[in-house]
Amino acid sequence: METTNQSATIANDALRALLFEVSVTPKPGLVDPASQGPHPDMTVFTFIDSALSLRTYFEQCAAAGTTFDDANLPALFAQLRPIGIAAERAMFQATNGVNTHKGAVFSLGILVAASAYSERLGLDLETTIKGMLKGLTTNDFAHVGDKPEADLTAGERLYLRYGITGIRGEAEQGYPTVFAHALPALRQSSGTANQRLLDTLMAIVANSVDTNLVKRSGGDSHVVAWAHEQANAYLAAGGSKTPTGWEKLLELNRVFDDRNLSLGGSADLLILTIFLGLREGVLTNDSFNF
Ligand SMILES: CC(C)(COP(=O)(O)OP(=O)(O)OC[C@H]1O[C@@H](n2cnc3c(N)ncnc32)[C@H](O[C@H]2O[C@H](COP(=O)(O)OP(=O)(O)OP(=O)(O)O)[C@@H](O)[C@H]2O)[C@@H]1O)[C@@H](O)C(=O)NCCC(=O)NCCS
Ligand SMILES: Nc1ncnc2[nH]cnc12
Repeated sequence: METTNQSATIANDALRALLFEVSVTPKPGLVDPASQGPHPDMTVFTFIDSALSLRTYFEQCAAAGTTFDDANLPALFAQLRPIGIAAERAMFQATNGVNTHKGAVFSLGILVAASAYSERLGLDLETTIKGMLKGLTTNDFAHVGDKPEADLTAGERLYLRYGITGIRGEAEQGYPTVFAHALPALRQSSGTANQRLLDTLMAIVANSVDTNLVKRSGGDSHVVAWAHEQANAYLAAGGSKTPTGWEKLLELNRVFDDRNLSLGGSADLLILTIFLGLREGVLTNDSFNF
């Protein structure tokens, strides 16, 4: 495929991933077309506006990966950070200050650039990502203890308080939740796209530490283990295609709403998995029927 054309397709798949994720329903702890979940400040329309505000950003990330001509991969990541900060600003402008896709700006931007680079050179994607993000956690958290408490981000606060490295740790390790759990789950899944993506989301919840969940629980040290148990119970019941699995899913939707718990970080990992599924052709329109 001609490189400029490939770069445009990669950027388009990033946008598709954002729009597909928010369309999946009924997602516990998240916004979808039928429910705001525990997010009174966002609806599916906020997510559509947010996604469209990021089009130029993904084109820039794809272009960066397509034109990068150096073996020093951290330099490719360094190119993304300033455009990522500008993209975050565009997102907040499109949503009137609501955080819809902050995690996705960071992680999907990385995956888009890494995919453009790896696909062009025929390299392994995970190796490229790990190369780009070498030292990320150490560098980002190096001076965090010197920051005034009021200036700390949620991720920085959780790191200082509990040593949780959050999305940065997941990213630096090459997104193991995505590559070792979520993508295999998506590949093996069957049914409609909605059913397959619900099961993939719950495979993510069963295997990750979602700092958004931890933050919303007020730092409850059991909340991650509890979420793992719930997701595993849903998967053991057969997931979205069985009546028991579906009942469990509806129950989880109620519980997450009642407890005001969010799975925002898991949604971001689902976005990444959808993007990779689209790139490798495991999510095709023959499963798009409802
Ligand atoms: C490294 C950054 C991601 C910044 O990190 P930061 O320290 O600012 O924030 P974190 O809290 O660590 O996380 C940022 C977002 O990442 C998502 N996330 C969290 N855990 C995971 C995970 N395990 N896997 C994947 N993604 C994860 C999460 O996004 C989701 O949550 C959103 C809602 O979040 P928030 O508004 O905080 O929570 P609410 O409870 O809803 O709000 P309140 O009611 O409290 O107001 C949801 O929509 C998801 O998107 C985190 O938000 C990166 O941004 C960075 O480097 N920033 C610096 C600038 C930069 O360089 N940017 C460009 C990078 S290319
Ligand atoms: N559907 C969703 N609901 C809430 N936060 C999210 N972050 C990414 N997708 C999300």
